[in-house]
Amino acid sequence: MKTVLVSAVALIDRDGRLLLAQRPKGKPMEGLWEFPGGKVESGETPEIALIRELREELGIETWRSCLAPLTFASHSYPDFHLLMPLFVCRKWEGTPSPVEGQVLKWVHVRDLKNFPMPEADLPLIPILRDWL
Ligand SMILES: Nc1nc2c([nH]c(=O)n2[C@@H]2O[C@H](COP(=O)(O)OP(=O)(O)OP(=O)(O)O)[C@@H](O)[C@H]2O)c(=O)[nH]1
Repeated sequence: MKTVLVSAVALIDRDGRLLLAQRPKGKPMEGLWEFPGGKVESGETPEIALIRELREELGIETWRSCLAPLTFASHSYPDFHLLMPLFVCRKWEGTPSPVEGQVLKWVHVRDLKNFPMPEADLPLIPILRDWL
């Protein structure tokens, strides 16, 4: 099975909330809430891919030095294996906005259970809860 490398981030605001994005209609796993990020393209590092995705998806700028590795997801979906490093970022420029029409929400870690997430993300929740 193909392993797909996806880079994702917990963006944390001053109140300690993190940003979730809802997968748009028509995409696989539509309606689920996920961490901003996306596939690492050939020639990219996970950090560079994430900085690009944040610019494209949310219209914000951040920097390598502001991305701290926290943990990762490793999960087999029926059609691919997902390997997803999760970074934490508390510093960026601009206001995250739904450039691609996605719904965004700032969520307290204790409320994450109210937002259905992809299966791969579920083991990340207690790690975030302990860490934040
Ligand atoms: N960004 C992100 N992707 C996740 C998370 N959890 C998870 O299973 N994924 C999966 O990782 C892949 C992310 O790739 P992507 O965002 O570039 O791909 P996509 O399916 O939206 O569309 P695309 O192939 O048209 O670019 C998707 O299969 C997505 O479902 C998460 O928390 N954040």
